[in-house]
Amino acid sequence: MRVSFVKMHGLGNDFIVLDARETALPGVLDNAAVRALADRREGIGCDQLILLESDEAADCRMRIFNQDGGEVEACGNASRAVGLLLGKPARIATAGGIIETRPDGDACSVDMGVPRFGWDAIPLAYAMDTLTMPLGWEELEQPAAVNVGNPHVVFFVEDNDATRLDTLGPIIEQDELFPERVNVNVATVENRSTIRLRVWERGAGLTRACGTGACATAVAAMRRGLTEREVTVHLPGGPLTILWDEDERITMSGPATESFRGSFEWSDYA
Ligand SMILES: N[C@H](CCC[C@H](N)C(=O)O)C(=O)O
Repeated sequence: MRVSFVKMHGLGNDFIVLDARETALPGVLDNAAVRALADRREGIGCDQLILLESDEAADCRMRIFNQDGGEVEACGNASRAVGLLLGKPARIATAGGIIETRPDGDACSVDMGVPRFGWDAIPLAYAMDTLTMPLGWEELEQPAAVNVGNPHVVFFVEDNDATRLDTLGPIIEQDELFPERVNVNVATVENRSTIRLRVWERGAGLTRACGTGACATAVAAMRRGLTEREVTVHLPGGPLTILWDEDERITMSGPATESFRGSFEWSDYA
């Protein structure tokens, strides 16, 4: 049976979007099927695979699968892409909570909810201050940790372009301090309204952009008094605007793009 998909991206962080709201998939989308579809040599290729399902309490449910096949709680760039696909303001249920999208031309803003900072909410394996964690991995030390639906650790450095994120990213991602593993953010604060960010994503590696990483990094910088409450975060793929308002809610705004539409033979991948 052929299955249709929409290929989308947010600042180069790319997705295969499957819409199963009206018609269920012909089979189970298991870890192996996700890895096969996400593979950039043998499959269609993506950082994350997004599955839309109907939902009683929201306009739809968005399930998020990393390139390594693992299902996760949140994906900022995909939230904007799906917001654009839905074409009108929507409430989307995710494993990390309800998010609200508001498309505007080729951009979309997303209410990503309220971040959490407790060590057990990140989660960490044991209790510790999450604003300035008393530990490090070689030149990366004393990070902050934030949960924005998914877990993030944020390092602030003088020049994040000089950081060996391809080497240290996977080491930190898999460290036993993070029972759910972690997304690794390395940021340089350029001024009180501008941050440069590179991200090693849990289950996907180095990506061109990470929406939840931009949210987590902005909030960590604000908590440390490094920036104002609205900042532009410059990722390799482009900029996102992050606002952390007086109700503690995060709004992320930026572009999302539909690249092309296609279909595949389900039995080739599952
Ligand atoms: N790798 C992330 C999921 C995708 C996040 C990223 N693509 C974004 O835009 O937020 C995780 O395992 O939590």
